[in-house]
Amino acid sequence: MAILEIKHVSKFFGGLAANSDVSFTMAEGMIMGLIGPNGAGKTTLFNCITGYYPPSRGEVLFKGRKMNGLQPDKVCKLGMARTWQKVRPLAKMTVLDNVMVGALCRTNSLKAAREIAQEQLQVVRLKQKAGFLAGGLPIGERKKLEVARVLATKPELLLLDEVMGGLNPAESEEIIQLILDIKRQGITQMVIEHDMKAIMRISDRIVVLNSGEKLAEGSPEEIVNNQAVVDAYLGSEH
Ligand SMILES: Nc1ncnc2c1ncn2[C@@H]1O[C@H](COP(=O)(O)OP(=O)(O)OP(=O)(O)O)[C@@H](O)[C@H]1O
Repeated sequence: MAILEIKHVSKFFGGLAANSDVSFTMAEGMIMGLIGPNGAGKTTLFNCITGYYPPSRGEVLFKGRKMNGLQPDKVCKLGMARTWQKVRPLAKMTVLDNVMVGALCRTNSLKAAREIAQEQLQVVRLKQKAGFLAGGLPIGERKKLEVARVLATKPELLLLDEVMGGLNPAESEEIIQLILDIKRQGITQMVIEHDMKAIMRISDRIVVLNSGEKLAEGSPEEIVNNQAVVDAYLGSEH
């Protein structure tokens, strides 16, 4: 069974269709790359999937259950979690406490939350920074903290919004390895990323959005050889 079904989703902001009749499904355990030029509607689709915005039309089914109108905290409890493009950790709290906030979605016990948080800091290789204030971390570590925080909610589906944005090549490579580790844990992932080489390496399939519409869907190889995709990125004169 598909873990996620997106059926004819549209999202309008006044006269602007940020998403227009978008449909695709995701099988359990896969990595789906979500790409498209700036303003294509990628983050809006994440917002519709995770309940941050109700879709104007269409529906989102997670594990067969209709998600429309569910509040983000409920969505998180059902097993879906997302990162934000602009990472804003709770700056005056420690790295460990930030991750515990995620874990408290699963447990009321502070002791259990601390254990979950420590495990996830180990997964993202940030354990040595557990006692540091989150606000003082450099960008590469903030991104890893964001991933640890969402992993602590014990998601079945993880939506990553440009976790490599602003990172240097070595930091990006660490994130790529982390995403592949998370896949090995059996967690399904949808990944928005502008770094084409990275997205081609990690994705099982890719959906391309352009001006709110789904322009193409296929394996990485099919996508790089798709003329409509090349035109959307480079302009048809190329
Ligand atoms: N809350 C909002 N109100 C009005 N317009 C919005 C809102 N959110 C997004 N938009 C518009 O919807 C369109 C799609 O934006 P979105 O952020 O989803 O694109 P994106 O593909 O994620 O872009 P980027 O790659 O630059 O992050 C844009 O034209 C944007 O200005």
